[in-house]
Amino acid sequence: MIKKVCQQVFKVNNSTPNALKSYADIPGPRSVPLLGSLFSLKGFGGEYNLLEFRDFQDILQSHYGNIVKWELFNQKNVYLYDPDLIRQAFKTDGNTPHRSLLFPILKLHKKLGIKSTLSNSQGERWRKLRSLSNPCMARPQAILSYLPNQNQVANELIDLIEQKFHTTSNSITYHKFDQILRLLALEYVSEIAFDKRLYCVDEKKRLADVDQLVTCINTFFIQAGRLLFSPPVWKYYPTKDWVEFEQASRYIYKKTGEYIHNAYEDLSNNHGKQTILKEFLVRKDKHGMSTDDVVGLMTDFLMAGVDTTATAIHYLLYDLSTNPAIQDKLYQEINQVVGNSGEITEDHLNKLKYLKCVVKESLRLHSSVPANSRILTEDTQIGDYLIPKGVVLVFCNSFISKSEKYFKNATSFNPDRWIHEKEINPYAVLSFGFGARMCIGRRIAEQEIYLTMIKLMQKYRVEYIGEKPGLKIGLVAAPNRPLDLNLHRR
Ligand code: HEM
Repeated sequence: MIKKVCQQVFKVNNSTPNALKSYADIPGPRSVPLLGSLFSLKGFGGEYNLLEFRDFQDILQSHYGNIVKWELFNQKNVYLYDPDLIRQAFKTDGNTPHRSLLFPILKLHKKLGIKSTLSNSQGERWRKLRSLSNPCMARPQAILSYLPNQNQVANELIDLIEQKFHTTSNSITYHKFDQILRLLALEYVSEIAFDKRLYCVDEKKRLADVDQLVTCINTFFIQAGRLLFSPPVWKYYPTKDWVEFEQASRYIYKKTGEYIHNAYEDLSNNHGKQTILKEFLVRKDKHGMSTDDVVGLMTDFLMAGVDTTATAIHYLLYDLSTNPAIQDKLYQEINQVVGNSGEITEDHLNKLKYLKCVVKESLRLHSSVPANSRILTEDTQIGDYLIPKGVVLVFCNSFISKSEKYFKNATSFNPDRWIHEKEINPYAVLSFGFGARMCIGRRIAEQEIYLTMIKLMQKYRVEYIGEKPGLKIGLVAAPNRPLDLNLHRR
């Protein structure tokens, strides 16, 4: 009888034979009222270092298993390290999935008087912003229509590199290529978003403030991560990290505001070309949105689309350099399908199967977003536990995607494993998240990555110089070393 009532009241899995355990039964570090597990943190008498977030997740798993409770102040988190538990968690997503909000960004928005954007809103507001954005940001046909513009941007990258070659030499060393990748990612996304060229990868035409803008976006991600993963002193006192975060953010909002404003002014002169900005402005009223909301959305895309994509390409170049046989195999495929063609088409992309395996494998090994989350909006069964509404479920993607349990020789770079993708548990690699709230820029990012890799591989054999990179602290898990490359003309 009790079990039947439970099944009706809560989201309970019918197959569970025994009574459910409670949230309090979930293993985890000792927690005290109000402070939670503060005394388990380094600097407070404990051993855990939240700033080393990936290691923190892994150590927590090794101490407590695949479902772990972690409380800090009034926030209750449950870390999940098993794809089947994550599958159960996503079942609760519904029409308006709630992802845990990034508190430093919330404070910043409040201070600067900015309304919540897509990545930082919940409920009905999120649903409206998302349904305004989905048709131009997520539909495959819409993304393919951006291909000609993206081709143009990728060609500019090659022109930039070619200028570095001396007439007599067939190899060059390119230092800090990661900065070029961030500029490239900004150009891709701004070109698509509002048909406004910033000429980020053209040294002669590049707008003066673009270098500072990408540096500020990078600082924004690093400091947002540092603030998020440290005790929230910054909520009450402007710490050094907070000051750097706020300064970088102010610059980003000022500059992107200017670009969007200019693009807005130019809309009537853009030769009828369809841009995301134009699309949003036409449809905003139908979705109950204002011009300010549209500006917020565009800024969100510009920011979310730079360090994420640049980091993914950074790791890809590293993986291909350190696995020359795989780089050769990829080149063979590109050569066969695309040859020397300068214009990459939908047909080419459809045929480049190995390229897609290479990209998936690199994202598996180095998920640039190391964990994702959902906030439970009702009491829910996860595994053997009944977890109350309001708890944050944290999905430990980077742990699972490198686990021998789900991937043979898990730490080796083996794109061939994706040839039999159906055999891979779909919840074991969630580089772009899942469901209605998954990354809205996924297809745009993938297309940018494919194009960049095709153009680079067509022209050069890449060779990484330097030591194996470690991880930089931040919202995006990026390498802690600059990308220095030797590029050899083919
Ligand atoms: C390799 C590149 C990228 C990776 C790995 C990545 C990863 C992610 C992940 C894991 C999420 C959370 C999804 C979830 O909660 O289920 C997300 C959300 C988001 N991403 Fe990306 N992303 C990338 C590129 C981009 C690009 C290029 C853009 C914009 C053009 C973008 C815009 C966003 C936005 C706006 C959200 C919030 C969506 C929402 O809350 O509805 N991302 N991304």
